[in-house]
Amino acid sequence: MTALLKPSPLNADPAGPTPAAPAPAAAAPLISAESVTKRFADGPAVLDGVTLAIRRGERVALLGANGAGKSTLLRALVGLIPITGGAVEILGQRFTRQPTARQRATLRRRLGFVFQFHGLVGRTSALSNVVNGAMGQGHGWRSWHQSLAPAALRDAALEALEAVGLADRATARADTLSGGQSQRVAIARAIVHGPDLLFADEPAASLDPAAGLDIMRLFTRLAADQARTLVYTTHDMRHALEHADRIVALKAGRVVFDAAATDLSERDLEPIYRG
Ligand SMILES: Nc1ncnc2c1ncn2[C@@H]1O[C@H](COP(=O)(O)OP(=O)(O)OP(=O)(O)O)[C@@H](O)[C@H]1O
Repeated sequence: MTALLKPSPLNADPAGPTPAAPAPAAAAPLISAESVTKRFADGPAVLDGVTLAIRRGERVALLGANGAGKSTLLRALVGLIPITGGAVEILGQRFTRQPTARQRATLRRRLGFVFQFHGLVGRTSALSNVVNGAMGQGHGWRSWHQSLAPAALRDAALEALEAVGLADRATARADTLSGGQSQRVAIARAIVHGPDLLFADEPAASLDPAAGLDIMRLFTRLAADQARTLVYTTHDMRHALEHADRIVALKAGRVVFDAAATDLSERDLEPIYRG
């Protein structure tokens, strides 16, 4: 590995990389994409024959230049957008164009998704935002106030806030939280129902370097604690190298690199990002 990719003493993570949860050797993949293509309307293929298998407990960073198709792939894998060709199997649910309503409900129960912008409801408490996640029904009127939520849901939401280190801010209005704290609430919202699988689309991109690193450490810990599978996109090489055990790189909608994080060299990176 080259100097560029080695963490310098200035940016080295003192906690060191967290070992990935071991994946059973013969286990079927938790996620598989078979020749997945995606076009928006009559546009060019944004995903162009993506084939990929991710096993339980793996932590996978998706890399690639702007527009390479990373977010589109994340959304396609979880059925948030319909695919144009190929097939996806995720958490035992196989679909071609898009998941059925029943499959969608199963996926919602078993996976958590964190976006770059946390999307919290600012004028309600951190706790209410997490409770809304647990109810899986958006921001319906019943869940606008935490006192209306069933006790079990509030307990689960508090536990999730505890897991992200924010139990003491549970009653704070979301719009009074810092960017890093807001992202923690978004993560609590994504894990409150105990998902097997966590997806995150540039979860640290809008945060300062310290807050971003905290968020990545949190993801790593949450994944390791429960042997959860973690798939995230990032433009930060350090976040990829230190918090994933596998790197998948896309270029113009195709997989151009797929190997252990320790195998990524500067020579691999150059063509990934070259125009
Ligand atoms: N809803 C949409 N309608 C039309 N084109 C879209 C849509 N969403 C994404 N695209 C196009 O798909 C391509 C891939 O976008 P995508 O967001 O997946 O890339 P990315 O690798 O995540 O990029 P970035 O790192 O900038 O977030 C881009 O050309 C983008 O303009």
